[in-house]
Amino acid sequence: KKLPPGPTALPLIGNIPQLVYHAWRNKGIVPAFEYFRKTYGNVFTIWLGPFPHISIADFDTNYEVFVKNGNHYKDRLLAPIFEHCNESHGLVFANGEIWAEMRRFTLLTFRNMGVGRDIHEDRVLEEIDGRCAELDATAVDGKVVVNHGEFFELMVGSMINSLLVGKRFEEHNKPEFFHIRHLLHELNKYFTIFDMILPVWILKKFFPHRYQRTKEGMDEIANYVGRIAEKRFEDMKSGKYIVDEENPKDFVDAFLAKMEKENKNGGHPAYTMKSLKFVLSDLWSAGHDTTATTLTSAFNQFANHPEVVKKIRTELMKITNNGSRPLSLQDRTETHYLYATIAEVQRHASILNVNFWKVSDGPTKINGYELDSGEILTAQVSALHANEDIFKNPKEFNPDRFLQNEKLISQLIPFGLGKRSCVGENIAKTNLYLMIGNLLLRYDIQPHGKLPSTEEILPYSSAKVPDTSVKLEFVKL
Ligand code: HEM
Repeated sequence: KKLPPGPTALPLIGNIPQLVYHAWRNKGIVPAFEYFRKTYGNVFTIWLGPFPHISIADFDTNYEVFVKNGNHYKDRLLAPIFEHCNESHGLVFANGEIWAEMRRFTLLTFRNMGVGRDIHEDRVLEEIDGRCAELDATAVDGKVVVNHGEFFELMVGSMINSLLVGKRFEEHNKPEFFHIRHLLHELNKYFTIFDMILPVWILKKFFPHRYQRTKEGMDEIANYVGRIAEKRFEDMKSGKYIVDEENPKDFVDAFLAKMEKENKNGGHPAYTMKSLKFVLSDLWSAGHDTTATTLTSAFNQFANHPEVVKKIRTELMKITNNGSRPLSLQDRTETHYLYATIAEVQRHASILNVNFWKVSDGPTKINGYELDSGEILTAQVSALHANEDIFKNPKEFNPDRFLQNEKLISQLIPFGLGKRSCVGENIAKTNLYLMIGNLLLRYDIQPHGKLPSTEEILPYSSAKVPDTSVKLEFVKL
């Protein structure tokens, strides 16, 4: 069988030695992928053990495969450990009819809750006001030293918690947030390419500590959000809580209303409390780290590139009448430079070093290669964003590249594409736009001592981690 080109694979271990060598030599997984791309072309095969994995690192082929022929690539290759922990439920680590129904329901619910429109904007602006008030209360001569990684995690976590279970994180419940945050950080340590491919029994037998930490972390996050939903369900049954079906206050309300309806009519089996628990925990984890990481990367870039901040601010001041009102989603068509900057931030931040793999469910053809059913492949988003044939001088932070070539923006796919693309894309875009824009309207960003690095901290991990070892100064304008 002919697969797209790649390094010569050894029996059983495949290309693992070459992957390790090139990752070590090029100082990271993404530069290793870039090496393979340059050597073998935009579509290349890496054998992880005895299984070939096909990476696609250009936009056109990805579009052809995952959008035009998307129906063949609905199934994700599930990392055994995560499938085991989520008991095949939820959105991220599940396939099949329950996943499909939950995805449809989630997208519809977000749309009904006004995501990307005014109602959602109010929620985000309320969150920004709340967090900035806390900062301002500790300012000395208009200046606050901010642990920006933590600040963005709290702001995003609070926003998502409010959207999902109706609760912001304020003084009284902040410890709950810090507990979840700690668990998420622990989980990140075990999110390597090897943890993702090892069968559960091997992890349990040979790496019991890794297995235990992953399982406990995932269970605890699911139980935290699950408990709130469970309590509301009990109150609903006893008549203490009434869900307004037409006007749900959060995701849990919308789900409970739908579950009641479906159960009455003997409807879809996906509407159970177990399903809700795992969908909530997936939305929480997938939505939190990704957005917070992107914001942290953005502000690390801003500290290193004051000229970019200056240009954004000039644009924003003009539109908001010298900052006399907050930046709103309605301003989106006027803020070309801010848009270009967010695109460049997302290109650099590309939060998944290794994107989730998909499995084809029928014979397909990619770039002239006839592939069997069951082939493993992915839009290798990070490699695509570092592809120097598309993005010249990819290491450079240069928002202007998107203004000089307006078509370039369509080559950027930070949220993936096709049937398994990000369900939180509109939430994330709203958050990034309003949070970055409104913070830069309020504060100037300065390094506190050493400049933060814009290199990633764990280049061998599956997910990117930005530098949070130094703090920033937010100086009130
Ligand atoms: C800057 C922020 C974000 C980025 C860069 C991002 C990126 C991604 C990417 C690359 C994927 C995988 C696509 C694939 O498999 O090809 C994904 C999936 C997903 N994202 Fe996001 N995401 C962000 C924010 C969010 C938010 C705010 C939420 C929810 C509140 C969310 C929920 C999800 C879920 C549930 C999936 C799995 C979807 C499925 O398999 O059907 N994400 N995201």
